[in-house]
Amino acid sequence: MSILGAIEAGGTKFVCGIGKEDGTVLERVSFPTATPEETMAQVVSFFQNKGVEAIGVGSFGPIDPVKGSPTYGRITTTPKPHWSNFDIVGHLGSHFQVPIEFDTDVNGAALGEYTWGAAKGFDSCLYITVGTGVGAGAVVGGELVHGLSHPEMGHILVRRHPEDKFEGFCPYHGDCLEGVAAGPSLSKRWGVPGADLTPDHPAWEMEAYYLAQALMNYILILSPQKIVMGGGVMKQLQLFPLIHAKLQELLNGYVQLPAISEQIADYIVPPQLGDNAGLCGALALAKKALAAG
Ligand SMILES: Nc1ncnc2c1ncn2[C@@H]1O[C@H](COP(=O)(O)OP(=O)(O)OP(=O)(O)O)[C@@H](O)[C@H]1O
Ligand SMILES: [Zn+2]
Repeated sequence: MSILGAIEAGGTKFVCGIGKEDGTVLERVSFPTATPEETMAQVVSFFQNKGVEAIGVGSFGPIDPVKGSPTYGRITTTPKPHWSNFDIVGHLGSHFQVPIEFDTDVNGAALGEYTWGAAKGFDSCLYITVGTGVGAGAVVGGELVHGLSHPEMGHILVRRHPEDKFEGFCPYHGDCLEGVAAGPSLSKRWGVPGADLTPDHPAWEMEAYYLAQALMNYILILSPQKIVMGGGVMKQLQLFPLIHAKLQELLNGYVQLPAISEQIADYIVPPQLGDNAGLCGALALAKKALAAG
């Protein structure tokens, strides 16, 4: 079995790993995201002499994942200092002459759960992360969803909760989904980090109200066969039943499928790959690179 390289390129930290085509992770390291020069030097030294036959990169964005585009392989307009327009694929390619697959972290995670995790055996799935930001990736008909670029499903518009006085923190849209539901919105709205709010705090009902609206929109547009919800905020497992109930209330019987009625607890689930969802996502991208040659 081939040895694959996986890079989960996050805005806060990079996780690099060595794995196999069956999804096994053999080795992993993590370091804080510094300047591209410093960080990429650590990445290159980790993979040196490991004999990787392909590399997958699941990256924070926005990125250009469209092959053939003049800016393919770059992190594009990020406000993160020094990383804007950084050619991550070009840099890796100058050190390792192997196929490289580059996509968003959430598209990677969707592919990982589809290949080895909660969505194994299905044709489609959606992966949403609720962390420092909100993002989602999707597999439809066995393929990752791309278009002009990649979807930006974290920034959709949602109806305001009637009791929510918080203006939202998205620098572009204020109260888009990310602006009202990502981890920092919890601490800004309630004065304490989400991890310190008790499970019965009203924050969770409000959080579920926003996330259920997002899921309703994704279901109506993409009709995914499985929805996987990860990221720091989703460690609050009490959110799952709240989201299930809100979603059913919002759909109001319009989409009548077992997945959305009696089987909803199996339809909207935490990542089966657990805390390895991101790294396994990058590994799935490496597997794709290997297959494409
Ligand atoms: N147990 C928890 N309960 C609620 N919120 C949490 C919990 N753990 C982390 N968070 C929140 O999640 C956010 C961090 O998300 P995560 O751990 O997914 O990291 P990240 O990878 O930086 O996020 P992103 O995926 O957006 O890049 C922070 O805002 C933090 O307050
Ligand atoms: Zn936004």
